[in-house]
Amino acid sequence: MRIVSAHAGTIPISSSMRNAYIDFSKMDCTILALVSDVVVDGRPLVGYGFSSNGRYNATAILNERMLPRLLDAAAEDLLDQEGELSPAKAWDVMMSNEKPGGHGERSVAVGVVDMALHDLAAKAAGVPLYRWLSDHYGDGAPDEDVFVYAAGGYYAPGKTLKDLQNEMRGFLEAGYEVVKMKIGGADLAEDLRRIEAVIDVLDGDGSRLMVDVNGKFDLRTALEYGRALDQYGLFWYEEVGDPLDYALNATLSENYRNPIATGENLFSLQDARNLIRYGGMRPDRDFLQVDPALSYGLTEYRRILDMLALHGWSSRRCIPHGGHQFSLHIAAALKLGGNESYPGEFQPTGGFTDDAVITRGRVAPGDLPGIGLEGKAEFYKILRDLHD
Ligand SMILES: O=C([O-])CC(=O)C(=O)O
Ligand SMILES: [Mg+2]
Repeated sequence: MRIVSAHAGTIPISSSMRNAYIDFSKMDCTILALVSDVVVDGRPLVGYGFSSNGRYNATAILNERMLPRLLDAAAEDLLDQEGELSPAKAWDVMMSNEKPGGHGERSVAVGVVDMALHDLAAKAAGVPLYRWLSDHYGDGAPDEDVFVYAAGGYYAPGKTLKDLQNEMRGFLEAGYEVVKMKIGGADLAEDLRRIEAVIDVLDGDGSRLMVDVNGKFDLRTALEYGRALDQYGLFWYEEVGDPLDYALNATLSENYRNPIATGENLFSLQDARNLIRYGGMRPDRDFLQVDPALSYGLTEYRRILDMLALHGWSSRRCIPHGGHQFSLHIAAALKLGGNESYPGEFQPTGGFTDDAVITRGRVAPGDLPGIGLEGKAEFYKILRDLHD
């Protein structure tokens, strides 16, 4: 297989909501189509990728560095020994002449291409991505479905406690059993009222609620909230301090006994390893949220899983950020603990295929070849327009 052309674009995934750190009024995303020379039913096979959410588009880096390297590579430099397209070899090609460190600058761009290459590789084999991944990198027996939780509970202009409760009821009616809300964008007393309002909707069960600070707190505030949250027995307390402040995280983990989660703003093996080495994360209860799309793709994510295994961590403690169809396949194939979901947000890229049904908080990746973005009608129209 050869890649004959690459088409990148930028689309908005904006909304009026706000977490403790940013609003999403200008949020956008890179999308990509890689057209191959393999023809099936009279049409070329095309691999699609996009850049999750939370970081802005990386289209310029893609167009100026990653795609020229990919398109200029000799055909054999992108193939494995069996002559199949190898996303791992393509990763080395894209990263040639790049110095170490400074990962966030380019990890999103590489992640988009890595996603499209995996889509293409699975489509060439005629199988859904989770099957291809399980056969190539897993044990050949993927999970049939994946735990998903509904992320929401953002701050928004005029949003009342009743609105917040209705939002959470909607998630439960849609089939979710665990929900997530934002904290740290109000004072502690107001956040505790919001948390208790949501726990009411969860029949008083705080273990079905996650709270997310989006990296806002200093150590004193992290510990103060931790003391107040302890009584609820939450599912997790997320990204409490700056994502690179491992000492803060370590002190928090010594003082907060319930689970903590972090990692959505770590973009490399090296950063994730530093979190594990220095961040005090506890393999018996804490969770890692590295998003494969934002952090150099699945090729790097597999290195992160290997590193975790060396440090005694189970893949079940990984629940990626992002709420997208790519991580859903990865979670099923590589036996992760679950995947995020944002019902209704970050459209058209976010979420699962249009026919996905959440049952008792679990969902299956579906059986379309590749990632299955063809099963997201609105998004697929935009992706097709990129190259048609
Ligand atoms: O608000 C955001 O940037 C999204 C986020 O943290 C999450 O999904 O955990
Ligand atoms: Mg988060």
